[in-house]
Amino acid sequence: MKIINSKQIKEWDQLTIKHQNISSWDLMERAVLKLTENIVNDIPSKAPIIIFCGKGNNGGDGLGVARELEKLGYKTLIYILKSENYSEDNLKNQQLLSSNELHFFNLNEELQLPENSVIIDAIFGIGINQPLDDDWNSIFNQIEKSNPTQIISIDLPSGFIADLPMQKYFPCCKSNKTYTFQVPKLGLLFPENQIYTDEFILLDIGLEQNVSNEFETDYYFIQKNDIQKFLKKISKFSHKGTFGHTLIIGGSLGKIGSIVLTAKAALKTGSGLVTTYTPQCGLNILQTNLIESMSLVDDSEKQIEYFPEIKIYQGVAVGMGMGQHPTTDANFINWIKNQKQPLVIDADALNCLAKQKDCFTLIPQDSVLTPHPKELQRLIGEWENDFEKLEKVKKLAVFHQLTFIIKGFYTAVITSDGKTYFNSTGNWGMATAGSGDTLSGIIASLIGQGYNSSEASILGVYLHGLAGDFAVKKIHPHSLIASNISDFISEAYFYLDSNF
Ligand SMILES: NC(=O)C1=CN([C@@H]2O[C@H](COP(=O)(O)OP(=O)(O)OC[C@H]3O[C@@H](n4cnc5c(N)ncnc54)[C@H](OP(=O)(O)O)[C@@H]3O)[C@@H](O)[C@H]2O)[C@@H](O)CC1
Ligand SMILES: Nc1ncnc2c1ncn2[C@@H]1O[C@H](COP(=O)(O)OP(=O)(O)O)[C@@H](O)[C@H]1O
Ligand SMILES: [K+]
Repeated sequence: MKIINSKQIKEWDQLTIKHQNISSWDLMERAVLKLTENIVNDIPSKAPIIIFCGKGNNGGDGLGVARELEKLGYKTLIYILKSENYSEDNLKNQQLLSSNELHFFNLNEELQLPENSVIIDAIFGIGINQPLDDDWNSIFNQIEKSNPTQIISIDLPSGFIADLPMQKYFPCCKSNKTYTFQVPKLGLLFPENQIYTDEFILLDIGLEQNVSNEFETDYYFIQKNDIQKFLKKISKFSHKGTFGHTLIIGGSLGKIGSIVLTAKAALKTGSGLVTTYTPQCGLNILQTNLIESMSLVDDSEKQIEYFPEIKIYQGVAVGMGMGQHPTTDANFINWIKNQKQPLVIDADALNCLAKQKDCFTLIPQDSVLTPHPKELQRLIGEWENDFEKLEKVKKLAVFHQLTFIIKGFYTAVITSDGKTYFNSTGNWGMATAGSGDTLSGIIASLIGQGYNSSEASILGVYLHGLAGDFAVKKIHPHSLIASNISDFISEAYFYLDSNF
């Protein structure tokens, strides 16, 4: 699914109106009904509801929801911004409510808000592209002080600018949940913006799919149907050679577990063969814990000192649990300089590279780098905000022909053609030791199975998160450990095979 900016969404609204031969009011009514259908599941029937409405179409949505909720027997209190220029559909919705139900407010007003209400925030949506005036803080503070049981935003938390960096001092109505129309808004996917809403839920209001090709973007949100499009068909004549031979290089004394996790993930993702390369201390652990994998060992007991020849392998991951012994570091750099085939580079291999000047010139083209935020910062330095972070990484990905995976919630895959794919699967239970090692094994395995680096990264990140989502249906997120993720890759594949 494409992620487009606010201006493009407005064009999409207009094109939908034209192509579907409907009015702007009809489209708003669709939005209102979808919103109401979902909101009623969020609120206990007796809960007092306060709906804050602005003067544009976001406010129009709020007024429409008020009308529908009242029809269903909910008690609502409606506050609407005093204005001289309401949008047409906003006014029409006002007229459908009796005037004594509407409380018009000014920004400097003391409102008498009942405590413990559900607040519906329909003041601003995608219609703003600059910060609200500071005067709005008084309204948002009063909302917060009224101790609402929950705040539900329509389309965006009011004051949130979807396509530009937010500053902490910009006034914004922070909410528990946001129902956003049709497509995710870019800013909602950034970790730095998690303070504005706890979650967003997509509402399909039937914008015309046939015209969505017209919108150019470098950003995508990856869901099941996107993944299904590029899953490879499997021939019944396949043999283990068809599914590639994956090599996992890493581990050091006390950190061999990371290699067990990576190798297990590679096997569970479908590698035909998996070989590990560790220091000697890894041999017994690997052969005892993962009998399906084969082990090669370095001459050294505690850390890798000589890196292996990799030409015979189709997928290679390096760095997990590798440590940063000076000999390992120096020999890794000498080794990687001479490699030609794409690598999945993780953990200490990234830390080692980060110590080198112009480190990206040392990496073979089409490699995949999988940094968590701290590793990324070591590699590219500081960033002002998440927009700038993405731009910095995009430039590097294009210039050096690499794929970067910035891990976290909504993990971002930035490919060598400058596109960014945000992942939609995964949960906080996966914030556990070794979860990233598992991801590296999955991606190396997919490269070994013939996916290119971008496809393997997008699919790998999605599968990893999906396996984690299946895992937390059976295991509490607090108790989820990294090896559980691999145990549920099979469920993830079953889900991708299915058509529901
Ligand atoms: N058919 C459709 O299109 C559908 C649209 N839908 C809904 O419409 C929403 C978009 O509606 P919208 O375009 O009216 O914008 P909205 O967010 O209500 O705000 C506009 C108001 O804000 C004002 N304003 C702007 N900047 C400001 C600032 N910095 N500080 C203060 N004020 C500022 C601006 O004032 P102006 O500058 O024009 O005087 C204007 O009055 C969208 O998010 C979705 O909820 C759905 O119903 C689906 C169908
Ligand atoms: N809150 C979260 N939601 C979804 N996925 C998460 C969350 N926290 C971590 N993850 C995932 O878990 C993995 C953690 O990777 P990493 O930090 O490298 O772990 P480790 O180094 O312990 O293996 C990443 O794939 C990341 O996307
Ligand atoms: K809103």
